[in-house]
Amino acid sequence: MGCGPDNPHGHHLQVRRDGQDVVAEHVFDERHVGAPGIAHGGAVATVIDDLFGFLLYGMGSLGVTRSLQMDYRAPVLLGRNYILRARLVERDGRKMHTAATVAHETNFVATARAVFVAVDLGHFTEALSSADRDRSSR
Ligand SMILES: CCCCCCCCCCCCCCCC(=O)SCCNC(=O)CCNC(=O)[C@H](O)C(C)(C)COP(=O)(O)OP(=O)(O)OC[C@H]1O[C@@H](n2cnc3c(N)ncnc32)[C@H](O)[C@@H]1OP(=O)(O)O
Repeated sequence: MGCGPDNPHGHHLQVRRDGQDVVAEHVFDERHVGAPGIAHGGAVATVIDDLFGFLLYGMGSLGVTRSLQMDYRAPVLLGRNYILRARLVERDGRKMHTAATVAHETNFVATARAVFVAVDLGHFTEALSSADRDRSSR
């Protein structure tokens, strides 16, 4: 949904490092519409969540979102280029506190905070096995 190339409804996010931060440019389009002309808040949360995923990946940590708090300060408009930026605020054991901004030029239209929790590979392989079992029992 966030960055993979195969999903035609995905955001195809392209992320780069900038010092300790990760940064992406993104344009929301009609696939992400909420109110007319405005990106759905869930779509904005999706790209921020994915950006945090890249941040952790760059740090060499496997982690999943435990909580995500969005602050929508102004409408995120379709067809406009936004700069997304994320950083690690603090690491506390398994918890990674992260923060992000969404900006157009010098205007911050959304900010976010999240808590990610480090997991091992088993978190993903067990979920995959359960999903496979559910599919084959249908
Ligand atoms: C085949 C393999 C492929 C692998 C390839 C991988 C690819 C990787 C792709 C990633 C792509 C990215 C995409 C975007 C990121 C998602 O979308 S992630 C998906 C959405 N998130 C989830 O599904 C997570 C679901 N939740 C869980 O699985 C479990 O709750 C968790 C997160 C693993 C934690 O469970 P737990 O291990 O039982 O931990 P728990 O004791 O409850 O809490 C851990 C710590 O966090 C604290 N905590 C809990 N909640 C909060 C909170 N709200 N605020 C603050 N602290 C909290 C606890 O107090 C505790 O603190 P300590 O006591 O350790 O100090």
